[in-house]
Amino acid sequence: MATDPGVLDAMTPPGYTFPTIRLRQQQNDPSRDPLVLVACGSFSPIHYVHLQMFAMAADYARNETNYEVVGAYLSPVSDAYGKRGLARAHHRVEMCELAVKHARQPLMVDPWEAQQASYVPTAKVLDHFDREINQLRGGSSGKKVRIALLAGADLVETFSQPNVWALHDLQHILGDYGAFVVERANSNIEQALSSLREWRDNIHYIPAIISNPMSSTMLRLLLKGNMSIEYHVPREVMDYIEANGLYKDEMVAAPDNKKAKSAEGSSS
Ligand SMILES: Nc1ncnc2c1ncn2[C@@H]1O[C@H](COP(=O)(O)OP(=O)(O)OP(=O)(O)O)[C@@H](O)[C@H]1O
Ligand SMILES: O=C(O)c1ccc[n+]([C@@H]2O[C@H](COP(=O)([O-])O)[C@@H](O)[C@H]2O)c1
Repeated sequence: MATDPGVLDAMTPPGYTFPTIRLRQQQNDPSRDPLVLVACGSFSPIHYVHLQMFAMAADYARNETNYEVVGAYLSPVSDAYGKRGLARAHHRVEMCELAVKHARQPLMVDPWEAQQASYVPTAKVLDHFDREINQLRGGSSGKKVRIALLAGADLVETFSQPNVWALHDLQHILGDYGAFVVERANSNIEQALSSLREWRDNIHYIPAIISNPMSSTMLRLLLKGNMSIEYHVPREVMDYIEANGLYKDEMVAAPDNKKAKSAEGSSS
């Protein structure tokens, strides 16, 4: 069930404005259905495969569906997520901002989720995008925009793990929004998708022509070992990590948080 608009409005952080700089409120091809992709995650740090996911999804949407991507967002999770080893949310937002600076995709960073004091489930994050884009701005070209989650196959595998996602949230995410799922090395996507058959019409699986086993965990390990992450992340992100001394030690203390625990367990 969708979150009450009053609840979402009350969650607006002080000084926050929804990023619209690259959001196309008029479509290039009005015969298509407008689509906004939202990738939720830690992005600690953001790497090139995170960015490539958007390019792959845009290709897929253009070639295999009747959607036109009119906007795309990174939504870094807040510090309340509590996953061990992550940089603070404000640093992760800043690194994402640096990473999207030269993007050709209509890619933006929304700090709304990152700035929340309490953990926000992904279903509610998508409701926030629906509120901002469809309810408050009237969609794109006067049409309701399809908001969809963009995720790697490993995240979708967690959908069927016990005690990670609430069933009503999965129903809302996959039934009312939908997901674009990018292949990820070592994920058993067939098994994951077979337990999500009920929502198969709303799940678009994107095979990777060039798959890359990159993960932020591996980058954090390289940095901890005083090794270079050059060519895995944009130069500006690498400079930011160095300038702020990130990932030398454990960054965020993990509160007793069920999401964080399951996230640590599934960490790549
Ligand atoms: N190499 C990859 N291939 C496909 N999808 C990926 C890849 N790396 C990250 N993703 C996807 O990007 C989204 C955000 O991921 P996240 O921030 O957890 O990155 P990560 O590299 O998996 O980080 P960590 O190692 O800290 O878990 C998730 O949906 C995840 O599945
Ligand atoms: O909404 C939920 O119940 C939920 C359960 C597990 C994970 N998530 C989201 O999935 C993302 C996982 O990111 P990561 O870096 O831990 O792989 C992050 O954005 C979480 O908020 C969300």
